[in-house]
Formats: sequence, structure tokens, C-alpha cells
Amino acid sequence: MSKIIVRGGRKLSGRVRIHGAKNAVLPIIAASILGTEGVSVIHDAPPLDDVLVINKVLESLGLEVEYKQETIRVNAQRVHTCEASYELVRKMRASFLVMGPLLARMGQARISLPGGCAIGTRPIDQHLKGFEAMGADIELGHGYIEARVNGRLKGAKIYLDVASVGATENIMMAASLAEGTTLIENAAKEPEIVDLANYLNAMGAKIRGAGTGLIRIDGVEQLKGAVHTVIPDRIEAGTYMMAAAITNGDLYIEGAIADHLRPVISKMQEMGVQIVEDENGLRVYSDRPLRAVDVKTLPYPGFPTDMQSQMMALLLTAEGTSLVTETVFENRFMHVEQLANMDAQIKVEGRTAVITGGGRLQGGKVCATDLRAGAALILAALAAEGETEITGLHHIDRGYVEIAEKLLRLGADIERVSYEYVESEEKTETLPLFSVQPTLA
Ligand SMILES: CC(=O)N[C@H]1[C@@H](OP(=O)(O)OP(=O)(O)OC[C@H]2O[C@@H](n3ccc(=O)[nH]c3=O)[C@H](O)[C@@H]2O)O[C@H](CO)[C@@H](O)[C@@H]1O
Ligand SMILES: C=C(OP(=O)(O)O)C(=O)O
Repeated sequence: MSKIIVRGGRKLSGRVRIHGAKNAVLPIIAASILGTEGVSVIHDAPPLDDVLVINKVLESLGLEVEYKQETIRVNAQRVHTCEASYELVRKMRASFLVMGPLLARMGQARISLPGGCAIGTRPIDQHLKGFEAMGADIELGHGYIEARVNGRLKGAKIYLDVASVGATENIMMAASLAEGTTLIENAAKEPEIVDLANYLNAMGAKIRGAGTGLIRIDGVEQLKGAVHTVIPDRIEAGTYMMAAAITNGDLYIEGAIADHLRPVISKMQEMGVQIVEDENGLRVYSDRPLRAVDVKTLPYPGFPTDMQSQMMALLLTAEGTSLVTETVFENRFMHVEQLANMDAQIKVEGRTAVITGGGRLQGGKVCATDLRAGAALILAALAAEGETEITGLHHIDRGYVEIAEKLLRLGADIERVSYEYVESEEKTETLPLFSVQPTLA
């Protein structure tokens, strides 16, 4: 096992390159199942654990997948089975995104129930409602969801009760090969939806309106492999923006697309963080003191729930009291308890956290309870006095490429070490997993 050790107090400076977006590449890889001719070539696929899992799901279905130097080649000409096993789906919820493509192409799919996880119950009723509206029969049993359709799916008008990102993607993929036109009303508008629509259109689909609340998909008879470059990860970019601000540093976030980050930019500017946009990225720097602000998470273009915990870490270093309200997931405050181990003053009242900023965070032993909670702990540790040890790195590895190495190159005093875990006793070996030495900022 490994853990990250951070000794706080260094200012970060320099340039950091943003990788391709996890939440864009996962549905795009799933969509490649639809290409019955040719090969799909997906550039800027970030080397993340989640990407390896979705590749394994495709391989388990019989597709040929090759992953080299951030480029994935998928040959989807043959599909051997329409079943995605519990073993793979339990590792990553997004595996459920193969349901729409399989159902549309093969007329059937059997996928393990993705279930809930740390941040909420995360039902899939809106995905299933969409497939049913398109003519599929859905059965649930033995922990699996089985969907079947006689012949092709039929285009339908589907109103989503919640603007679900995953349901919009799954339905959009299924509808691309359906007979007739599908309208998705109250569709999610996230940039990752637009990226998926662009890829599907390059495969031959006819999708209009992606990025708005109404998406129209005119079904086609065949899709082919296509070449596509994934958009930069707005959540990774936002996390480094906060790393600059929390350390009073000065970072150039290379590849960040300002238009995808409007709510994050606005809120950070309201706090007093300096942000300069250009066509290749963002410069973020800060002169203390930062002001407290209130934040409410909302579907895009609102403030992203995936940036809520990192924002909370930053607000802990601002003067005054801030309110953070989480409206997207019902249980996304798991990081509060861990931040409390670092002397953070946060009180949770229902879906709102009251943050008393201005106190100095103290290093401590903390554990990442989910992906973005882990990012928030690393940010807090960068600002804290003394040493912080962060475990639970498997969560962080799902969504951040070499985060410790990137921060080290920016001047953080950070290392990733392996350790042995023996029952309740923890033994740390002084075995660094990378060897670059920090430079003084
Ligand atoms: C791989 C991926 O892209 N993950 C992102 C995606 O997750 P994901 O696609 O799972 O999130 P959704 O947009 O579907 O979920 C939003 C809300 O809708 C609810 N819901 C969703 C589906 C459904 O059938 N019924 C239902 O009630 C969920 O419980 C949640 O409260 O969008 C989330 C919201 O921006 C992000 O936090 C995740 O990082
Ligand atoms: C919640 C997230 O991802 P997932 O939907 O894959 O769990 C995330 O990226 O913050």
C-alpha cells in the first residue's frame, strides 16, 4: 500500500499540464462499442485506474483494446458477450455506461447493478426509464440488470426527472443507433456531454443540441470507429487552481479551458484570487488575505459538486465564515470529519457546511474517503503546519494522474511512500515511489 506525506507551508510555482478528462474519456471509450467498422483512436486518454477498468470491461466483452502513451485504439468489430460482470462494475460505477451501447448494437445487455457509494445512493432509474421509453424490457435480479429489445430501439421523447450526466450519456449513445428520433429533455449540459456528442458525431451519429437542456438524436443504421481528442479535465484544472491559491503561490494551468470553469473562476475571484486567462490556459496567483464566500453546488453551468471538497479546503484558509451547500449528492461531506483531524472548524447542518476560516490548519493522519475528498486533504495538507499523512490513495488514483509528482515539481514538500499494513499496526518503510527532490519555492 502507499500513502502521501506532505509537509505544508511551501508556495507553489510553475506550470502544470492538465490531462484529458476522466469523465469525458470513460463514456467515449464505452461509446466506441458502437463502431462496427474501422478502429477508434482516442487521444489524450489519461493514465488513470478508472481508464484501465473501462478498458478491461471492453476487453471482457470481446473487443480489442490497445492503450499506449495516452492513446487508446479500440477495435469493436467483434463483441463476444453482452455481460459486464460484478467484478468489474463494482470497481467503477461508470462501467454502467456500456449498457446503452450494448443494448443499441446487440439488442441486449446484462450489467451488474452499480449500487451506491460513499457520496450518495446514486440510483440509475433515469437511465432505465430512457431505455424503456425506447422499447427495451428491463429485468432486475441476482444483482444484475438485464435489458432486451426485439429488433432495434425506437426513438422516443424522454424527460429526465433529474439532469443526470450518466443518464444523458447512456441514452444519447443508445439513441444514436435507434430507429427514428430521440429527444432528451432536461438533459445534462456538462462539457463532457458535448465531448461525447462530438465523438459520436465523428462516428456518424446525428446529434444536435448537446450542451443545452434539449438534445435531439436522429438514429442512424451504422456507426464506425473515429479519431477523437478528449477535452482537458476541468476538475483536475480546478484542483490545481486551488493548489495555487491555498499556498499563496503562482501557477500556470496549461490546457485549462476557462469556459468550462466559469463558476470556479468566479467564486475564486470573489475570494480575491487573481486569475488571468489566455488561449492556452490560466494563470492563478493569490495575495492574502482571501475573503469568505458562499458556494452552492449545482448541475453545469453551476458550481461543480466535484470541486466542492477542494473549495472547502480553500475556504478554511479565508477570513470569515463561508457556507457550502451540496445539492447534487446527499452524502458528499465525508471529508469534513477528516479535515477536522487537521483542526478545521466546520459544522454540518443538513446539506450545508458552515466553515470558519482563518485558523491555521495542522498536519495530521487522514484518509481519503472518496476521490475528491482525497484531493481536498492534499490541498489542506499543502497549507497546514507540520506533516500530514494521507492514506486511501486508491480513491485519488482513480482521478488524478501522478498528483504527488506534479505537486513536487511545483515546489511542494511531498512524497509518496509504500508501507506495509499489518493488522492494526502500520509500518512505514522509507521507500519513496519517486525520487525527484523538491525545489525551494
Ligand atoms: C463518470 C462521471 O462522469 N461521473 C460524474 C457524473 O456522475 P453521474 O453521472 O453518476 O451523476 P449524475 O449526474 O447521474 O447524478 C446527479 C444526481 O442525479 C441523481 N440520479 C442520477 C441518475 C439517475 O438515474 N437517477 C438519479 O436520481 C444522482 O443520485 C445524483 O443525485 O456526474 C456527477 C455530477 O456532476 C459527477 O459528480 C461525477 O463525477
Ligand atoms: C464522483 C466522481 O466520479 P464517479 O462518478 O466516477 O464516482 C468524481 O469524478 O468526482
